[in-house]
Amino acid sequence: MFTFVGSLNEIQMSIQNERKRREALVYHAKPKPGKIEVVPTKKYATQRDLALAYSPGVAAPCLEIEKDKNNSYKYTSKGNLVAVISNGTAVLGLGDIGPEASKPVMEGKGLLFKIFADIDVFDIEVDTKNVDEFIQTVKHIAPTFGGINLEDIKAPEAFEIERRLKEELDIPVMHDDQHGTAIISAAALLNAVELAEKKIEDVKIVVSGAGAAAVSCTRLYKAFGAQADNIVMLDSKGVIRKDRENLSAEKDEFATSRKIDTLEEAMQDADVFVGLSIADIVTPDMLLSMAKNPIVFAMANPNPEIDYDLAVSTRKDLIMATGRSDHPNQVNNVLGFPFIFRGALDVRATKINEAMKMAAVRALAELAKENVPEQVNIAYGETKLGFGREYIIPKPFDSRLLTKIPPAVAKAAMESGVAKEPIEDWQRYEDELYERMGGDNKITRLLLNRAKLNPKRVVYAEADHLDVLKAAQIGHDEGLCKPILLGRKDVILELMQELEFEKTDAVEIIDPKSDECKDQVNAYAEVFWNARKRNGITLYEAQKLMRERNYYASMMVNEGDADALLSGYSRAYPTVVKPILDLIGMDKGVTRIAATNLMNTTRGPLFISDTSINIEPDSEDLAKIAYMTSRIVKMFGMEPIMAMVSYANFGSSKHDKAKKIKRAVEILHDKMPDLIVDGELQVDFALNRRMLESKFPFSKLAGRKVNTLIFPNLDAANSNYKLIKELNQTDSIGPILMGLKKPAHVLQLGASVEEMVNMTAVAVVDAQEKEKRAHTGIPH
Ligand SMILES: NC(=O)C1=CN([C@@H]2O[C@H](COP(=O)(O)OP(=O)(O)OC[C@H]3O[C@@H](n4cnc5c(N)ncnc54)[C@H](OP(=O)(O)O)[C@@H]3O)[C@@H](O)[C@H]2O)C=CC1
Ligand SMILES: CC(=O)C(=O)O
Ligand SMILES: [Mg+2]
Repeated sequence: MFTFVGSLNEIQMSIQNERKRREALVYHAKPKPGKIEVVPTKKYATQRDLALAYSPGVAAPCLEIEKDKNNSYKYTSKGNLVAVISNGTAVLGLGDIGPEASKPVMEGKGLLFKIFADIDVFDIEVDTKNVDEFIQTVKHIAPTFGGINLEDIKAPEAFEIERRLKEELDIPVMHDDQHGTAIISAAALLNAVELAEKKIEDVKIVVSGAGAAAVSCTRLYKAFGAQADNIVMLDSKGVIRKDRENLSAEKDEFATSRKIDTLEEAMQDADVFVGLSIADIVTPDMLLSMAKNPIVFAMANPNPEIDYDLAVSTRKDLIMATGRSDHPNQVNNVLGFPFIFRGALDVRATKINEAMKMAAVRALAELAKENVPEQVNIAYGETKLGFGREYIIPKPFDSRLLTKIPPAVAKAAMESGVAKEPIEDWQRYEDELYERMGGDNKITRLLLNRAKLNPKRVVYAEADHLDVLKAAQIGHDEGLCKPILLGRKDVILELMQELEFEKTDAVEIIDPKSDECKDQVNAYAEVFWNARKRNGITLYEAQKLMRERNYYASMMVNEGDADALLSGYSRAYPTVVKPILDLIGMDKGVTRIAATNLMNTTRGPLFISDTSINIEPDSEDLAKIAYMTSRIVKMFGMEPIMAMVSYANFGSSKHDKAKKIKRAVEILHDKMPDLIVDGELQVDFALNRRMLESKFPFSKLAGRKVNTLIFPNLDAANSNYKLIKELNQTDSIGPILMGLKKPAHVLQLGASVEEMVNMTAVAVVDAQEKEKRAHTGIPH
């Protein structure tokens, strides 16, 4: 017979916990043990490479560094290498579990440094609890590194270790549990206090824990205005009172003169609870005894001082944060150390000082108030994150952290005189930061910036779909465009309310099927009928067509009531292309339209044509497609370097299919000799500079990096762009329609919000270009 100990719920929880434990073990063990590895950054394929990488070539940089140690930043990885060092005495909230047992956490920090800030890490676990020995060890290995991140070392030893290393080394040293945590929680606290409609100077703060993290956090709160008299700190023995004997200097700094002993007493009427101690020491009753709109940061890891669900179900007016990633408001130093070190390394700071920490706090707090990019909503499965009780601090997967926090830290380092290599060109620095996160975003950012310079009126023909409206909202909020929202007005208004999309004068809503719109429909119908009445269209038919959103939208663009149109999110491609072709039509001199897709690949931007329109183009068509694509590549600010691809290379096959490409190249070379285009070429030769140069040095493409591939037909182009997209998880902008008289772009069925925002920018820049050409008289 079975005896159940505990409720069914408890049993389920324990099964779940056991499952998570096993999952974590498998994650760490397979496919190979651990989480990080060393990857060479230079070529090593040939004997020549090895002679450069190692003896004899390596002697040259050695001797340069011997002459001047600063050269180690030039010739080695020192400048981007941080040591994550621990002795395992305060590992998360698990306590003194020893150096070996701390290694998974240190490797984890290494992983986070790399993925969030592109900083390389060696994790080092030191087997000593002796302060002097530990300091000596770090000092002896310091020449290897550009910075030292001390981790999970218990207080009070951690204070002395950090203080002395900062004094004795000339590279940035930071004890992450102290300052990383302090920076993040201070930013979160400033925002939480604002949301609770209180003032940092007035709030009564209870700090549970008096260790490395708690002491540094509380010091920083004071630097931002928290009053010493309003703070009560507790350690494992209870409230730290002034009359307690044998207090360490750090504990004495926060001792209270209040005659209280327990957490329960301290929590009465407190506004803020900060937990940097151990799990499950706060009870619901304690929460209930706190002041109105209480702020609770239960930051002990892995389990907080009070369970998140228990806390939020106890009080509705609570602003709650934990150190964990599985609940809203993760106040964890992961938001800090990668970006603080990035900024410090980039100006070769000799220290991480108070000014740099405070700059990071302000930048983080401000970032939480800005609009959240759609990628972040997607990463966290949210519809719309925004500043509020459940979003007081940015999320770790927010790529803006990398472009906002390091510059703030670097500037503060320069202003406070600790930067050895000051930054002069901030725009360039920001670009470099973007590039660290996959430079492929650069071209997208350029496009977005260009759109913002002269935003245009973009009509979204399917604005009564949530994602389309979201894209329009971002377009509007980011200053990319003035959106015209087409669709069922009641639905649009309801969705706008849901998205908190405010209707300003720059936003127009049009429902072509409504009575309100009847006169305009009739006016457009009249124009259309006049143009087509001799082609069998009746006025009645024209009126009927104009009530259809894609006809109406195309007519708006045609008549100059909108500058560009976007459609196709919910309808099949041909349904959308037809009205565009019927009404807007082709540009002067163009005999067929085509489409290109920009792929943000790891080797850089790559345009692929024709991905959507021409099923089996002939040589003439291919030449035209190539020419139109070259114009789009230029629109993106790049010089087109184009390969006409085939299964054959330069006459290697006499088949008609290869000859078709050869002929297209001849046409292009003949009619547009300045265009850098060549072929017929296989894709690998087109994309691999070395292969091309060694085999076909005569090619116009030799020595150049191809950024455009023109495929022989729709099968090949469409399949290839989708293959790249799916296999490499590559972002794609497009299909960008080419050859139309006015800007109209067709979205992919079910396109993501991000794709639609990018297409908004394409539409706006396309409109800007067409306007420019009209004014300068340059032929279309
Ligand atoms: N969310 C985040 O980003 C971070 C969270 N943390 C978490 O904070 C905690 C402390 O870390 P750290 O400061 O590095 O460790 P330390 O070992 O330096 O400090 C631990 C502190 O907790 C105190 N403590 C232990 N039991 C209790 C109790 N029952 N009531 C009140 N205080 C108690 C200890 O008291 P005593 O002095 O008497 O020993 C000590 O002051 C850990 O859980 C850690 O995971 C740490 C850094 C970052
Ligand atoms: C997050 C962290 O550094 C800690 O809990 O120790
Ligand atoms: Mg830690």
